[in-house]
Amino acid sequence: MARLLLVSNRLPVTVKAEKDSVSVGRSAGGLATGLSRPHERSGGLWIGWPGDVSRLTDAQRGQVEKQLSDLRCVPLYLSASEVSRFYEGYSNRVLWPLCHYMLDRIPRQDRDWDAYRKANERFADLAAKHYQPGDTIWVHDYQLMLVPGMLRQRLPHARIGYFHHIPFPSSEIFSTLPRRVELLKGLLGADLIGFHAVSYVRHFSGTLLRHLGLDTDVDRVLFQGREVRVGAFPMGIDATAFETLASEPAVLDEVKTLKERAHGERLLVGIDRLDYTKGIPRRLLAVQRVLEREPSLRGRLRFIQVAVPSRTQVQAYAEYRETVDELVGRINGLYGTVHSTPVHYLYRSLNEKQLVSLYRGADVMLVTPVRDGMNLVAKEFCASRPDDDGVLILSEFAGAASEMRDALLVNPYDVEGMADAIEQALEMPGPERQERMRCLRAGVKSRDVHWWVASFLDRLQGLPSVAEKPPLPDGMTALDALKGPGRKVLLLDYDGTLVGFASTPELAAPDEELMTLLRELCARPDLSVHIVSGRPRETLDAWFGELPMGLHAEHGLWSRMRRGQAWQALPGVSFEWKPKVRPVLDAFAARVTGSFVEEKTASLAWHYRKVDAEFGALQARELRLLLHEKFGDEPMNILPGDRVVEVRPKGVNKGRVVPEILKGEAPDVRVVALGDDVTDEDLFAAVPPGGITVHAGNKHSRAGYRVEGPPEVRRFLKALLGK
Ligand SMILES: Nc1ncnc2c1ncn2[C@@H]1O[C@H](COP(=O)(O)OP(=O)(O)O[C@H]2O[C@H](CO)[C@@H](O)[C@H](O)[C@H]2O)[C@@H](O)[C@H]1O
Ligand SMILES: O=P(O)(O)OC[C@H](O)CO
Repeated sequence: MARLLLVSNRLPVTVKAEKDSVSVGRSAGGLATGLSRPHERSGGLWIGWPGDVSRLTDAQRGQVEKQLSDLRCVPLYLSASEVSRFYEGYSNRVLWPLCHYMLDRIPRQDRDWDAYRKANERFADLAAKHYQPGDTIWVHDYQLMLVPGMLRQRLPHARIGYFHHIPFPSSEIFSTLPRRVELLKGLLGADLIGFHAVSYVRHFSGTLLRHLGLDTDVDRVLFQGREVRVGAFPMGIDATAFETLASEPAVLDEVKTLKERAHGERLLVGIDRLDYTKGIPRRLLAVQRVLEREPSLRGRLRFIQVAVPSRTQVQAYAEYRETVDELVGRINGLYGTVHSTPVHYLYRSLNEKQLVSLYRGADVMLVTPVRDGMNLVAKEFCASRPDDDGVLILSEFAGAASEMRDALLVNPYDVEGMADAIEQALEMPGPERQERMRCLRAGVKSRDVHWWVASFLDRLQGLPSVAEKPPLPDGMTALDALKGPGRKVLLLDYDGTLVGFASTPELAAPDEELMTLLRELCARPDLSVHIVSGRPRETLDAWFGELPMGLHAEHGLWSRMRRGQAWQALPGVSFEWKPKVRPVLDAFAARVTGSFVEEKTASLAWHYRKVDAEFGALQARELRLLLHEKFGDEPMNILPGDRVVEVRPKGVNKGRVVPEILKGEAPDVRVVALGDDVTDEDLFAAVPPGGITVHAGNKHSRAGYRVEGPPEVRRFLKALLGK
């Protein structure tokens, strides 16, 4: 097994300081449990923050380090300022509320980005320092979103995975983040990016398209010449451990005591970190509504809410705690009697035995976050019910809801609806409870944490490594091979290669810098320059007619080899399909605002460059499908391009011009072709051996080299001129 280097903000261990001693114990969380076995087996390391050690003496710190090292944990100590700006600041005041759709909780001005970036750099540096060739690096969660990119710079060939434990919000929400591009690029340093749910994968892909123009093809996206995979890997729990513990005599005794002390009251239970995403106030209100609506249930219900203190230095958490305290007090004031208290509220952490006893003793488990990446409490509850009893009420906004369909799913914003669900749970007949719980348990057991770890790591480790599938070399490195006196033929695509995209084809006219560059290239006696474009003849004539160069319009249907020569069409091309296809494209232009149809002699194009990127890509896919369905037998090709779907006659492609161009040239002439689009792949394919082909962009390409886009293409051409 390859060595595993785990990187997470927190280490999976807790430092426990007693009066005279200090110790380090493994934390109980899902991540720690799930990854402990692969961590031990692989002989790897776990890098992270061991928590606040500022009050430890030097001797105690030494003890901690020794124990951490025995567990193969490498501590990264955060300074007080890092805790306040990186952890509490950017991670928990900006990213946490953002990913949970709570924009109004984000400070108006964020001043902690720099601290976030620097802390991420420290994690990346430490991981890079401990990396050995062959290791797999697995980075965890939103505190470290820049780390994959930083690691990729330091270790270009490493195998890097990233898992996002919280929701990835819709691109509408993510787009509000001033640093959205840096964060997305940071994640794309990984080879595999995992989320809990398919919807988060969809949101992430939409965001990539919107902000980086990267189109995800099912589960892969090309970034800087590398293939990055994305996927849904719903995290599970150590179901067997919970099941075993739930049957231990100590737990059964505790359950018995719990029930006895409840004096026949039905037990509702909530267990959470005290976090404003967990929906505790509305849950309390739902319990209150039940008591209001059903006087017969007063004195017969006991709601035990346990909230573990979390991020107490962040103001929003302190305020949330006050809200919860007040609500608990209000409900107990209203519905408590001298004999009974409806809400039992514990603001503390429980040990495993206490936790499982509550799960095992609950009649109804309330898991009602307003947003949650997954929510492991829901799964722990089910695993702790070998008696196949108890009802789970689960928020539809928890990632777990997509797997746990046999729970009573509720909208956590609908207090009345939650009150209905509580009543339904309390009245649910035994056989239905058992049937639902059996199905829930089966799911939780089969997709447990070991399954989760294995499916993520198998996928990551099964991918070809960057070293096996290296990205295309930088186009600038091809220039060395072009030095020297030999004659060269330069084949240049126009849109997306020589100029960037403009909102209409007319707006992408050549600028003065480009015209000067082209004039200089044409003036070189050792160069023969050709523009091979999808544009119509008239446009190329208007822009470049006066230059001594070859012009090839409509993907090579029309050619003008030299200045002053008449345009010649490729022979034997059929256009009969055009009048049939045009109405379909017109209908799409009418229904997709901002899109339009361009008609050329031979081809038709539906452009969607002004349409919202995500919606445009969806519509383009639909159009292609429809065209294939309706006109599959016509002598035409349907080609997806950069924000365009093009339909053109069969047998016409940019590659067809190459033999014509090379007719008068010596056999040893060097051909240099640059293009960005799928249509340029035909051009590259037609370049004879020894030629240089350069892809300008991020797509899959048969080209030998790659540059980033038009500015780099221009730099390449200037360098060719020796500038
Ligand atoms: N009072 C208490 N005493 C003791 N233990 C308590 C406790 N309250 C909660 N816990 C434990 O803490 C863990 C909480 O995990 P959750 O998945 O519910 O949420 P959390 O937001 O912390 O995790 C983040 O990571 C996980 C894992 O990816 C995602 O499921 C989730 O959506 C995301 O926010 C559970 O293992 C639970 O047993
Ligand atoms: O206590 P924190 O801030 O490290 O957060 C723990 C949560 O599980 C984060 O996903």
